[in-house]
Amino acid sequence: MSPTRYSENRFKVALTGVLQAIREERHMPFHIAMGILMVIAGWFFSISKVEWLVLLLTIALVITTELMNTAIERTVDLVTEEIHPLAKSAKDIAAGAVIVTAAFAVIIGIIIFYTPVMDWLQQVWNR
Ligand SMILES: Nc1ncnc2c1ncn2[C@@H]1O[C@H](COP(=O)(O)OP(=O)(O)OP(=O)(O)O)[C@@H](O)[C@H]1O
Repeated sequence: MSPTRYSENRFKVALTGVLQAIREERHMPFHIAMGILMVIAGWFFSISKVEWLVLLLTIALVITTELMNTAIERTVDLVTEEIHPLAKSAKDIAAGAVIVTAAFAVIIGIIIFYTPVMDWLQQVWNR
């Protein structure tokens, strides 16, 4: 594909890549479902503007890291179908990046939602 043609279709090919990863990567539906759940929780608990910024950035980071992990997995598979320690290392490190961002996302979720959830539970309990 020529560079001009590529740049014309840039948005379309990028979107196709995202949709393909959503369809084909088994963890992606989980990340998206959790993201949607967090947005609903943010709306329900009326979180602050700064909390929205952190929450949306965190969701974007987890999904982006999963997309990069998928791209690395496919690149490794393109380079070699043989068992190789570097192929293992590349895939394991890429998977590690997803685990790190997901773990921090859980911590951020707890920091944002712990107090409003506890307050809400107390209100429900006292009714
Ligand atoms: N060519 C290879 N050589 C050595 N080890 C490999 C190779 N391909 C995969 N592995 C090992 O198998 C693991 C799983 O690789 P695979 O390509 O199946 O990823 P996956 O299960 O699709 O990952 P995900 O869970 O993110 O979807 C890798 O993390 C790596 O440890």
